[in-house]
Amino acid sequence: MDINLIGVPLKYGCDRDGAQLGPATLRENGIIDIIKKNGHDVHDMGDIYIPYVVSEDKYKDHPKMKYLNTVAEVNSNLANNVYCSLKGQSFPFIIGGDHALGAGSIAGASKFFKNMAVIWIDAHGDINTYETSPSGNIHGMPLAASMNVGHPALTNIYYDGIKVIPQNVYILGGRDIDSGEFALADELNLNMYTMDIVRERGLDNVLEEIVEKIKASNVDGVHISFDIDVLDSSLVPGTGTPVAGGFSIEEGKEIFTTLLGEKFITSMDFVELNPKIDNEDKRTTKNCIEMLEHIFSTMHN
Ligand SMILES: NC(=[NH2+])NCCC[C@H](N)C(=O)O
Ligand SMILES: [Mn+2]
Ligand SMILES: [Mn+2]
Repeated sequence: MDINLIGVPLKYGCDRDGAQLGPATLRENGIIDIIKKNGHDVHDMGDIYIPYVVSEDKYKDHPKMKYLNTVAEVNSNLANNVYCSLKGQSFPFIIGGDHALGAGSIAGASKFFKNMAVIWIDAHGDINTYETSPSGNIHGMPLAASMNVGHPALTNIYYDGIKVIPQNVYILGGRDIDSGEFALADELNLNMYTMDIVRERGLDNVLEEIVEKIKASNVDGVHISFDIDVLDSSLVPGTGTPVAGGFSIEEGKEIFTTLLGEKFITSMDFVELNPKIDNEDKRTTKNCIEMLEHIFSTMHN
């Protein structure tokens, strides 16, 4: 596989210092070599430029969304990188940075594909709007924006309007979902596989159902957005919003074995590593690297 590695050192979507260090930390810990040694050709596109904004200005653009214009602008630039990568027949692999970048990845990929699916693997739904968000952090809103729900500054990233239709959205591993998010998921009838559902029905069965639904939906592209906080909080202390009751490393690997085994995945995000709040033994970075080793060894060449 030809892979375009795109770094997005973004922290303004989570408003937590350290999230911007994710791309550099993954590079220092050998992500390029991992991709290469698994037989892929990797093109490091470097990092998307992130303008500096002082924290006093976080609500300057909107009273209920932090750093709105900066997050939107970064996402627009990311979207164009993703689109151009796909045009050049490379697989865009986006490393964060916080999860607000998902809006840009999806915007870029959805411009290339006619009818795209998104698999959002996350302890959270990230389908808040400024009206339902408990935090004002835009990393809790990108998936809503991609479905054309929320503020125009976010729903009109890269091009105006809807990027992915709700029927093509799959949320896996959710266990910290806000009430407004549950309401939207109901209203849009989203394919939401919460951790409760996974535990009740079994991960294999849930993955099988997702695969079958995607195959039956005749989509021409599938984007995976992987938030590392879907893993259990004990495995990822170095992420901004860890949640107990998550997947083990083995389960995380099973998800990719199944999904990448289908050969329908066309782009992917890997987000929310915050090396600054990792523990002494760098457990989060190590677990990220272990996941990445698995991802690139499973991805077909
Ligand atoms: N990408 C993430 N880690 N998102 C966490 C979102 C947390 C919470 N639901 C919020 O809207 O603020
Ligand atoms: Mn997320
Ligand atoms: Mn999350």
